[in-house]
Amino acid sequence: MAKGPVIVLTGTPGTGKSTHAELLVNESPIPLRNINVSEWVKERGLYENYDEEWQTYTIDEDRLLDELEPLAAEGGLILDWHTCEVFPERWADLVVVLRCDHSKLWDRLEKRGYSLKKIQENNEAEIMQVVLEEARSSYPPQIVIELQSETTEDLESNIARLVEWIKLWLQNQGSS
Ligand SMILES: Nc1ncnc2c1ncn2[C@@H]1O[C@H](COP(=O)(O)OP(=O)(O)O)[C@@H](O)[C@H]1O
Repeated sequence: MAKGPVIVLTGTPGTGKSTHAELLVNESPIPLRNINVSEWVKERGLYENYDEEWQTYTIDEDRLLDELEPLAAEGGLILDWHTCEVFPERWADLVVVLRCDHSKLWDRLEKRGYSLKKIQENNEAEIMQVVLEEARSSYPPQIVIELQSETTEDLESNIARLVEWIKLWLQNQGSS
């Protein structure tokens, strides 16, 4: 039996995935392993090349999935990434899509030192809800939830909801 659920935590860069993941790890009733997939890809060299113009890596998806597969099977995992369609549907117990007002997002990405081009690209993606659509077309609707991540209050209530969801997941595992 899986040690815990697999939570795919996604959203446009800057919406608050890392912030949520860190807090959720601290507050979860069971140990969760948090994988920041972008960092994981860099550390393990799971990319084919680096695109200077867009300042992004072209991911070697086959190798990435091979490396993550045993961890997903084990469970108790948060997968933090700005895209989610790559992961097999069977891995995910919950897909959380974080959302943020685009002008707020712009400020966050500017502070992060992103190029104007990258800020514009991400800002537009957030307005067009690209990640949400991707999640909805890749996973069953009942496991996809959209959460606002604009304020500290949002953050706190999101974490409280996720902690409750994990407790329920554990209860359901025990009774099945
Ligand atoms: N709900 C929130 N309320 C206030 N600030 C937030 C919230 N979520 C994220 N932030 C801030 O926005 C910035 C980007 O958050 P981060 O977690 O790094 O995003 P991501 O991992 O999605 O790229 C950080 O400075 C973080 O403190």
